[in-house]
Amino acid sequence: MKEKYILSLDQGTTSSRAILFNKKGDIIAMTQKEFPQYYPKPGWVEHNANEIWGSVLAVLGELFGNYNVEPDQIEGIGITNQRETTVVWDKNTGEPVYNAIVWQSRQTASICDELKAKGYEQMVREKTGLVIDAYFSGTKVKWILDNVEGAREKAEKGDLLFGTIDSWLIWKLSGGKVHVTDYTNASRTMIFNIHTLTWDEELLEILGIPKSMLPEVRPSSEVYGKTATYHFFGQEVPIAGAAGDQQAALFGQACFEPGMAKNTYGTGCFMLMNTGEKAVQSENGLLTTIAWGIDGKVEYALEGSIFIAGAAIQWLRDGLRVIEKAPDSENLATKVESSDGVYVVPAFVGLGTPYWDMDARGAIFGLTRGTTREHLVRATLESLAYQTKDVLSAMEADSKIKLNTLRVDGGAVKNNFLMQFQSDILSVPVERPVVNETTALGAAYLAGLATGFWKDKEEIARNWAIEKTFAPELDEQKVEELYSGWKRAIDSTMHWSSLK
Ligand SMILES: Nc1ncnc2c1ncn2[C@@H]1O[C@H](COP(=O)(O)OP(=O)(O)O)[C@@H](O)[C@H]1O
Ligand SMILES: O=P(O)(O)OC[C@H](O)CO
Repeated sequence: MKEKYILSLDQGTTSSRAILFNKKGDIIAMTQKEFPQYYPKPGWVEHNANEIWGSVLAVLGELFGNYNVEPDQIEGIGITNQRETTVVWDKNTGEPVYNAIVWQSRQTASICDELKAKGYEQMVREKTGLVIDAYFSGTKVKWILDNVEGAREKAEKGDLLFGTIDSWLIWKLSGGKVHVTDYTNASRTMIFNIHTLTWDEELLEILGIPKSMLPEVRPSSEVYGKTATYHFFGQEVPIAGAAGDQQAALFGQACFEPGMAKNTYGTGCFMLMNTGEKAVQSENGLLTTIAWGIDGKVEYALEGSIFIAGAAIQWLRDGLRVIEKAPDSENLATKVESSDGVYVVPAFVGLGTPYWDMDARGAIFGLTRGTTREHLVRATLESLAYQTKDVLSAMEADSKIKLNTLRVDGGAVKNNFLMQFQSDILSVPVERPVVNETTALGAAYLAGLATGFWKDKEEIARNWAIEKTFAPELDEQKVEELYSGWKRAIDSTMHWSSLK
């Protein structure tokens, strides 16, 4: 009998991946494809939802084309996705009415300012666990309905559907039959009550979003439907799980107990701590979010969101052109002893946790005549670690838990310099697992639990293994000195685009 696998579709901010996992959680096959990013105005970021779908079809085609595996070996599909990114499409034609507005995009900042001026902050925090920020989907939907000609009328007639990328992909894969999302993705929309687990009538009313547009909210591990045979090489495969990529990574890192945390270094950087069945309200700028819905209950997490992490390395590559490939950054950074007092604050789309400043903008500080490309690259990598320290401090203050170790994953953790500096600046050991594709692995686990491929979380936790631990080496005084420079740099970038 042919071996069975679980297929994970990981739709990230800059690329889509298809990864096959076996029972041990090992990667059997993997394909990846980048897709275009659009920056129509400063601070705006958009994708073409059809291009996203095209990239998913392309990685699927390559998977079965390049590897010795047949579509009928797929027992189930798990979907994981860049969160918050908003698609509105016509349910009759299947065509999006506007580009997908990406989570990073700031085009709804003025809508958020109005909501704040009306005093909704406390209500939004209590119901959704979120702060009012252009990051989340609700204001993006409103923007599309307000700005695309005819969209509001069509939405009111019931012809338009809204979805985050999970919904869009499930709808497409099922041939337009299934319009659902999972609890984790719903918890990032700013229109979902994370305590009652329902779409919130008051927020929908405030943002003018018709309820008929919304997907049904379902657990993260459940068969939602099957693939349309014409999209899946003649097979009806169960679509059996979905979760936002950061929650999927928490699951893939087997952070099943309250107090366990992971940090993912992709385009952005996201630290999540499991808080179990308790939704902890932050007093330090963290978000309260749903970790997953499984086994008939939801569990929660505290989250620190950093908007620009690996994207800063892409900026070194594509914007400044000081490196050719992201991994070159490690070699350059280690050519100098230190960043020589240079700080890069990559607040390109404002700042998330703990500052929540939509108007902050990026800056470089401490340049001298002796500053070289190496210093600049090193300072950019260091900025990922400093931002993570800001988040960890908030996390420890809110949870009253001191982390003994930090589990890491994501594209940038291959960078050994970054991981060592991270451990140094946090004074906490950093653990890099053998399977670095934990986001995809988490989605596979959620799907495989629904189909019976894996028995339970205990079986999954046994699959997790460390590849390398980075232990802190810097003394406390040096850490203090470096970090105080970062704090001064951050202060100087705040409110930049709103200052006249
Ligand atoms: N060796 C490296 N050093 C630093 N950054 C890296 C390295 N390799 C990849 N990256 C960064 O990691 C990111 C890609 O990680 P990934 O987890 O695939 O992101 P996403 O899921 O957000 O698309 C890119 O932003 C890239 O710049
Ligand atoms: O594309 P990633 O992996 O950086 O993740 C994006 C996040 O889900 C945004 O909230």
